[in-house]
Amino acid sequence: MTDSTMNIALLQMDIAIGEPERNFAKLAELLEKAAAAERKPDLIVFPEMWNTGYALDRIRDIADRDGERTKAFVSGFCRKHGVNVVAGSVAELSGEAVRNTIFAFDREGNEIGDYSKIHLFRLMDEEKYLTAGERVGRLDIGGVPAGMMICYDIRFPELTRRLALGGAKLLIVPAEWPHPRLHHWRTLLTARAIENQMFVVACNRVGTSGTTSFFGHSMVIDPWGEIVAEGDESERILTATIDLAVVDKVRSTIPVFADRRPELYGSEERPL
Ligand SMILES: O=C(O)CCC(=O)C(=O)O
Repeated sequence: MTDSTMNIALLQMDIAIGEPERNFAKLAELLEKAAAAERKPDLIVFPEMWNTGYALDRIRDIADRDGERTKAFVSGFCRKHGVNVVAGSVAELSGEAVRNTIFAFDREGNEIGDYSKIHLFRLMDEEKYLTAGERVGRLDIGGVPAGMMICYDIRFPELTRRLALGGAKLLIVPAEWPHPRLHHWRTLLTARAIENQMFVVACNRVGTSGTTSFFGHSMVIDPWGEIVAEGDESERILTATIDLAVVDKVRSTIPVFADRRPELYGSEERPL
């Protein structure tokens, strides 16, 4: 990270359903590749539920107990390569509950935040197997205030607005978003960026699980709604460099936050 710029790498990977061993091995390979890039990443982001995929009928048996394996693995990588990581999300077993949880780490390998998906996606039966999180996902990445959300969460504009009002300049979104809703994915992510005048960094998986196929199209979108980078449908590492100073420029050009009328429709500004 130099001045206000940040190099980002998104691991747009395929996920072997119900096979954590294969997924950890795949991730290790992609991470080493991402770290070896000429333009060294400041931040790496993984997709949603990358350890297990949606093997929900046996999720309790294969979920990562308290995220211990994920934490040890990712934190060691961060320390070795001096990079921040938002470790997608994993199926996490915590007591009796299984949550869809993001763990985030700084360049020294310290855990700097976590977030469990608060809106469970009924179309994929998440609510039958998973327990929803109970708080919003706030993060500080080397001094940059950021928010974390997972997949379906982007359909709830109030959540992004809450994070933006709490100071977030960057929104990070791991996902497993399938066909045929590419139009929704691109439109919702772009809208979240434009209406909140923030960067959106979204990492989606590719590949097929049963009859569901995932289209990738991971995206980095700037606060003006311009697409800085977008993946295709193949497994790849998508990279982008963003300049966070653009957030303040856009916010002062069209002062949406100053022009709000929360007394008429709620969404008060308050610390997270
Ligand atoms: O909202 C959608 O269309 C997709 C959401 C989803 O697949 C998820 O949250 O896992």
